[in-house]
Amino acid sequence: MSNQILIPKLAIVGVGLIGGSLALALKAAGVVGEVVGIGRGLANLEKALELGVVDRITQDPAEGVADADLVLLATPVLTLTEMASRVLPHMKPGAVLTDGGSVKGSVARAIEPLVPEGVHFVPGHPIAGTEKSGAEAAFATLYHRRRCILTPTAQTDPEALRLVRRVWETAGCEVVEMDVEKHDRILGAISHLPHMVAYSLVNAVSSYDRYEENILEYSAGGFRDFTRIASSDPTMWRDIALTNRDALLEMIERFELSLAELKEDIRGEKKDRLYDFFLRSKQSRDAIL
Ligand SMILES: NC(=O)c1ccc[n+]([C@@H]2O[C@H](COP(=O)([O-])OP(=O)(O)OC[C@H]3O[C@@H](n4cnc5c(N)ncnc54)[C@H](O)[C@@H]3O)[C@@H](O)[C@H]2O)c1
Ligand SMILES: O=C(O)C(=O)C[C@]1(C(=O)O)C=C[C@@H](O)C=C1
Repeated sequence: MSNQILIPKLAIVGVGLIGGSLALALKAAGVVGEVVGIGRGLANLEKALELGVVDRITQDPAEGVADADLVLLATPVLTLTEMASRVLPHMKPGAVLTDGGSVKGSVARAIEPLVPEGVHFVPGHPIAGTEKSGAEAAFATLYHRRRCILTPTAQTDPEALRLVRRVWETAGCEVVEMDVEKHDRILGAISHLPHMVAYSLVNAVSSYDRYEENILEYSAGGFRDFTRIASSDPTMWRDIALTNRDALLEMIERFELSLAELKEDIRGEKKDRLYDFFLRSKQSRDAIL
């Protein structure tokens, strides 16, 4: 614990995988003083306290953020604006509000007008996660060697941006900055579409009972690897689908075209085209490993 304290008091609203893991990472780095966990459900908050994810818990957002230097909103995307409206009036001058929501355009547009004079807001999104939720799912190394995207706007205070950047870097992230539209377009493609496809695939296969053979029981590596993310929290993904609607619909349409091309080539027994389709995909996938 030789590091200097970067955040004397940190408040986490929604002590789940994302908020809890940031708290644990900053504690492990020795850069936080007190961590206050704020939430609705007492059972999850008590678990967070028992596991040492937070030092104190409260169900009262106003009381929880009083005197906090940094407040992280880590609840589902559609709740972020309401949570911001409940904490912002109680934050001290100079304090910084940030969030970890998976969609940035709608969140930044809704929260920025609520920010009072003297308090700062920095929209952010760590590109790291698992299919698990709640305080029990949190772990200190979640952000190691992952990216965190910050999406400052014209209103973002440079000092507040520097602080949030240091926080995520301390947690282990490489921090990159981009505008909210670019963020939502990129995440629509590399995160939101894959989740929609995984959820659809599981539903399509599990509802296929033409011969009543309990086919899911036979699922092996391919199905399991591909569909891990379909075990993710339904509320989180409902909110993402609704708030990144345009980027996601564009990507779903591209995916439909790709699947249609594949279907036609299988139907037409187009040997060379099929080989080329799989080869192009393999080369792109191999290049990111
Ligand atoms: N899971 C991921 O892979 C991942 C990755 C990056 C960002 N995110 C984003 O981070 C945020 C949190 O996700 P998570 O995976 O930590 O979820 P989580 O379910 O693990 O944690 C969310 C917490 O918020 C609480 N909560 C829910 N609704 C609330 C409300 N109305 N008021 C107060 N508390 C409420 C829940 O009880 C829970 O403790 C979401 O916005 C999500 O889009 C998730
Ligand atoms: O690894 C997983 O389980 C994830 O789904 C993490 C993942 C992703 O799609 O990569 C999911 C949502 C986020 O907002 C960021 C990261």
